[in-house]
Amino acid sequence: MAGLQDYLETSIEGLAALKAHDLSGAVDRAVDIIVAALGAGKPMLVCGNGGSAADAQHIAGELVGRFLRERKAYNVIALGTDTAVVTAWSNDYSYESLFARQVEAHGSQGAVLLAISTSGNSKNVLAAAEMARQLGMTVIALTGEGGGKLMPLADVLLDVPSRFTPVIQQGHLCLYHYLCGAIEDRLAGAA
Ligand SMILES: O=C(CO)[C@@H](O)[C@H](O)[C@H](O)[C@H](O)COP(=O)(O)O
Ligand SMILES: [Zn+2]
Repeated sequence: MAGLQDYLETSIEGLAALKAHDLSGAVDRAVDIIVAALGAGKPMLVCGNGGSAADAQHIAGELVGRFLRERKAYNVIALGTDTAVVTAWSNDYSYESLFARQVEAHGSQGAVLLAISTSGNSKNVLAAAEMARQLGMTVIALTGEGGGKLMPLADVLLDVPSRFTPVIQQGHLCLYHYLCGAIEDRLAGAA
């Protein structure tokens, strides 16, 4: 790892590339979809592995609790957080099918899956997206450049134009903080 200043420079370049990529239209579509689902009482399920599992929990924390506004709770669930479910299903069947099983449990037509994968190729995330589509849910994907195998399974692709996992995750953080603010503004009636 080079010095901190170099890492910050790499990070700034990553965010500059994301800005130039201009996902405004795709983000607006994602906000419309999520607002329609949450406004109708349908859940948004969020999944990912490793840092993206932490991101899924971060997003649920913002939307079940609060981001910047006092308002009612929204129906947002981070998958992979229930130790008994995770260990039972992964031990008895497969880790690959865990998120799909949780989507089957909590999803339904009109609900949303927010699938997070920097590679776009994690098998359990792909299986979750396939299950969501089978159930008539909308799939929004947060990925790295191009979206990998998740791209064709996504109704809305939010891809950070990088192949460096930490920089992609830093781009995801900006995208989902923006999404949380826009969702809260719309559902709380301010914008
Ligand atoms: O946070 C990091 C790397 O920055 C890692 O924990 C990373 O999330 C894990 O290796 C994941 O398993 C990567 O999966 P994915 O993003 O390719 O779906
Ligand atoms: Zn990380």
